[in-house]
Amino acid sequence: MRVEYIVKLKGTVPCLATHDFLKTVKNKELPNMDSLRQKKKGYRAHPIELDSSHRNEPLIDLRLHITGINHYFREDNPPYYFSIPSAISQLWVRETVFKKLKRIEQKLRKVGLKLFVFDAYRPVEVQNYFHDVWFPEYLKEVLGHDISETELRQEVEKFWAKGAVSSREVDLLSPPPHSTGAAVDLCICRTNNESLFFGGIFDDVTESAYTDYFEQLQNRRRLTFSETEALQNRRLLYWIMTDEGFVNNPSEWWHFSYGDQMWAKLTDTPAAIYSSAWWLLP
Ligand SMILES: C[C@@H](N)C(=O)N[C@H](C)C(=O)O
Ligand SMILES: [Zn+2]
Repeated sequence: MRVEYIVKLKGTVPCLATHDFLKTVKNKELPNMDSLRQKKKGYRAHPIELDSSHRNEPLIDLRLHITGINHYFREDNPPYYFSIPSAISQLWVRETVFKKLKRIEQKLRKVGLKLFVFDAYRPVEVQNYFHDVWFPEYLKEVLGHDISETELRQEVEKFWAKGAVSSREVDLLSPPPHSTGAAVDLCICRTNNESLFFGGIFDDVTESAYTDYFEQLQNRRRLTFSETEALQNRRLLYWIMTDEGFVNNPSEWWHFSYGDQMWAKLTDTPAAIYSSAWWLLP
């Protein structure tokens, strides 16, 4: 009773109901993600309904309504620290995806939080750079230059999806996820732009990026305070996004999508509803 009274006076102190909401989602365990990582395999061959009513759905620049900075466009973008060639400043997503994110944003605002978006529509040239150049070069340094091409590709594709010839020339039945306007990379921050702690930076493409990394770690040993915080914030992001129909890439805590091939494969939907969105760009 006393807390509710204070809320009415100041309006900034979270009320009992919001405490309950955060407590509930932060304590809700994530599903088994080893099986989801298995299920995800081969998602680029999953059917796409090319004549779906969503085919022409416009792209909206998220930045008009939701906080975000295109991570590949900016220069202060660890671990790269340079603007990736062909990167764009906009954060384009399909209209349906945008509406879902807006509803999530409204829920978060009620508890003093908001979304922060790192990337959305991604030019294929940026995808190709990471898949064909940046990450293979990094892996060769780490794993040794004598690694076979097949092994290298397998390692790369744990985290970076195969690209296409160019943004204009995409196989419409197998588009890179971020070329569809259906995929988004994001986290949650406080309304003062301070990020919640997720236990690693965006694009830390090691196993610590697995959404359930801390869930698995806690089965092996007691978590530190920081690790517990990361575990709970990943749960919050996961549940608030999936509650709106998004699917999480189980290998990356920050990657969610609605309507693309990964979404269809993981939700047992017979066909994805979005293919490449290149021709919809203004
Ligand atoms: C690594 C990350 N930023 C990413 O986008 N990965 C997914 C799988 C992709 O390449 O589409
Ligand atoms: Zn992503």
